[in-house]
Amino acid sequence: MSNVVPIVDDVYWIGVNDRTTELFEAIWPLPDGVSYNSYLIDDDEVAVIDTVKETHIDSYLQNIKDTLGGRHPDYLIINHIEPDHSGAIKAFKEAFPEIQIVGNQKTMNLLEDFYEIEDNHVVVSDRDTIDLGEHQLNFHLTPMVHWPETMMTYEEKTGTLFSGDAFGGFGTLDGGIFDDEVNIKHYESEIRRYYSNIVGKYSPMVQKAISKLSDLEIEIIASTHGPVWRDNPERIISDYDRWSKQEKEKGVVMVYGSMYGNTQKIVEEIARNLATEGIKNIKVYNISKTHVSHIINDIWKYEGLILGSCTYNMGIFPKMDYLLRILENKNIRNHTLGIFGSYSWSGGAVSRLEEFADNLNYEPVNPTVEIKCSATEEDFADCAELAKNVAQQLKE
Ligand SMILES: Cc1cc2nc3c(=O)[nH]c(=O)nc-3n(C[C@H](O)[C@H](O)[C@H](O)COP(=O)(O)O)c2cc1C
Repeated sequence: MSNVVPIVDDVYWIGVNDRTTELFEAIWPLPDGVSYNSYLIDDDEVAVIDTVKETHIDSYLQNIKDTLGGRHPDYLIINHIEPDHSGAIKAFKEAFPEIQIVGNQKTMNLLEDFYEIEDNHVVVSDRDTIDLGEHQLNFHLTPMVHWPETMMTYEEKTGTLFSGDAFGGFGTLDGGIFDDEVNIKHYESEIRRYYSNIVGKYSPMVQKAISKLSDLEIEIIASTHGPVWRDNPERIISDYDRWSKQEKEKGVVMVYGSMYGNTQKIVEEIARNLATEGIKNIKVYNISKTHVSHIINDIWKYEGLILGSCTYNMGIFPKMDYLLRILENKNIRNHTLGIFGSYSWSGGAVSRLEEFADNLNYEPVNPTVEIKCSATEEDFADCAELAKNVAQQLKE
């Protein structure tokens, strides 16, 4: 049985599915696994575009043999050298010692430092071309989407953009590999989770890349993870455009840290009041229960963000601090922010939330609700006021 899937004239998907790794980048959960997509163009000269994680080298090399028979690939194009795509390079080079490895200067530096591969380099600059026969490959440097060496390869004859990690998503390819072959709804959230978790920090560079690619006639987008977009490539470009502008949908994400339930009562009160104010999309997350990966996904999606925490050892609840640090690192923008917290003697949670707001230039919606030990009727009235004001701003 062959795992190779023809995409379009002489272009093949030769990727693999990873159904065993629990955490992507040792951080982000993979409940539905992930695919490492690699591609092969079978022309007078043969090009392979990106490889796979080293754990899958055997089935990967088998895919190449199944496609080429006894022939060998001539070029290996490295759009992105993060080890989930480059881990197989050493074994790949052992299997095909004459292979010419194509990348930009930054790729080559990393190739030497990671794998000590110093020969057969073909260094390309922005908009350079390699001619395979029928197919021409154009290279477009898109630095920091999301590593310094990231670039994209455009194949002229078929209009295929091999985009590296950009436009990719979590989730294995379970039989179908094209956007029109799978239930794309199943992948929607996993694609945005991938964006918000992995690429989102580099949104300004994504914007630059999108405008740089705007003069290409893109028929197919072939990323290194997730479905290949051949039916509606405009859809994923438009999603990336919105996400990288940090444009949001109507709705509120509430995230809280609570050990004994007093802070949770604040959450319930605010959530109920948001609902009575007409907010339909309300997502409440207990930071101790849901992995930050999924929470960040919804924070990237919705305009409203209400964060609250109990005080712990004079600071904020540690799991909430972890979320705040990630959000600060990702430079999240464009939210209507509300904050609340609890304490029993010194306080500490609310001041950290205020620092978070300051760091990201948010002006929290009034009032900030802070309870001592357990909420009073007055505190609940403040919750209603906060919900009303957040809802009001979302409607504007
Ligand atoms: C381990 C632990 C450490 C705490 N540290 C502080 C503290 O340093 N300062 C403070 O004001 N309250 C502190 N508190 C009290 C809680 O922040 C306070 O009781 C809060 O209302 C608990 O909210 P919860 O019921 O949602 O967990 C601590 C509580 C616990 C259990």
